[in-house]
Amino acid sequence: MTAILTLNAGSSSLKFAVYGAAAEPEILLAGQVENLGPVARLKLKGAPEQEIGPADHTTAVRTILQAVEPVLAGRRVAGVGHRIVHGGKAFGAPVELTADILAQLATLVPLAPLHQPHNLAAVAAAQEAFPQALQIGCFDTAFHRGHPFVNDTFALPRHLYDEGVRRYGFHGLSYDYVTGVVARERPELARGRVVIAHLGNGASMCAVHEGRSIGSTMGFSALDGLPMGTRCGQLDPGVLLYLMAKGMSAAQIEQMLYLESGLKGLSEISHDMRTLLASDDPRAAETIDYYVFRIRRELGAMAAVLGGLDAVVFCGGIGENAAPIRARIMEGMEFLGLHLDTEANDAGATDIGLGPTEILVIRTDEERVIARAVARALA
Ligand SMILES: Nc1ncnc2c1ncn2[C@@H]1O[C@H](COP(=O)(O)OP(=O)(O)O)[C@@H](O)[C@H]1O
Ligand SMILES: CC(=O)OP(=O)(O)O
Ligand SMILES: [Mg+2]
Repeated sequence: MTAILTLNAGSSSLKFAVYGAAAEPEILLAGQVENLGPVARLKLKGAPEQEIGPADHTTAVRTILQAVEPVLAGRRVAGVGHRIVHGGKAFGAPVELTADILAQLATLVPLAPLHQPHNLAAVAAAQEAFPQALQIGCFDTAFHRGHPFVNDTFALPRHLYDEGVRRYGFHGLSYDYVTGVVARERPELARGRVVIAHLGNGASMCAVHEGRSIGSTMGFSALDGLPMGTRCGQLDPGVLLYLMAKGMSAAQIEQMLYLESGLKGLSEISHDMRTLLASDDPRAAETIDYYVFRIRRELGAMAAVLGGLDAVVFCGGIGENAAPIRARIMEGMEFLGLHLDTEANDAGATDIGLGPTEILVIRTDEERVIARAVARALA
């Protein structure tokens, strides 16, 4: 018997899953090490969460390899699938992670410093633990590779575009999964105009037409677009010039934009939406106002790009769980055909719209998209 392991290193968590190898892989165990930092937690599906003390991505991989051992008993890990956040210009589909390809992917580290190094470290750890297994990389950027030039470029000197200074878009594994669920469960929407809001610790929105990305809020790096847990989202580049003129180094600016901004930076309270929603501090309320404002603005922009709207889908930790945020986003959106069913929204239902435009909540599953790619590679 063989198994597939998936590793998904996000900015604040390391998610994993073990599957029995089959064309539609059968889940055996899933979980994550979350809240990476001084007090990380290990969560295994169906078990109480455990505090595991300080953990970075490397410790988290070790914890996960221990946690999956009992489930693997008697099974050989035939393939390990990795979420690789950045595939650059070159990678539009899953690939086997050979030494040559890993070297190419390492050159993209500066474009996704919060993710790419951890993704590649997870590959090294998995190669060591399962030297016989096929290692497959699945890219967050791949879903957007066919998007139109106008969403791919900036209005900068053209040689920079040729060099790869482009809008890549991310969260593609999540969009791939959600688009698949929509096509299967709502075939009438499969050819429609859908906006997917992936609202997790990282966040982006994607305009999907006939199942393909035609616009995304994330750009060259995972900083652009919506404000996130600790990332700033869209920013006037003049601010960067101002910070540089003040004497901040590139490394200091990177630290600020990736780790000290977003919900955390603006509220000065927390990066976690749960904490902000529970707080009566006016800074928490202002931060939520800004978060909601930015999402509403992008929703309008995407509806315009799509030439109308057939559905909005929420996913990611906040999109799936925070009913009050979904309600705030939908306030006054009737001009787009969006009428929230408040009861269904509060009850955590999948279908939370009263029509004519659908409003759906779909629990995303990046791991399954990765596992399917590994299964295809093994076949
Ligand atoms: N019930 C909830 N209410 C509000 N926010 C929530 C809730 N549950 C989770 N979240 C938010 O979801 C975020 C994690 O989202 P997730 O998609 O798992 O993150 P990652 O980007 O690390 O994959 C947390 O930081 C938290 O803010
Ligand atoms: C690309 C990105 O922002 O990923 P995550 O949401 O996992 O941090
Ligand atoms: Mg995520």
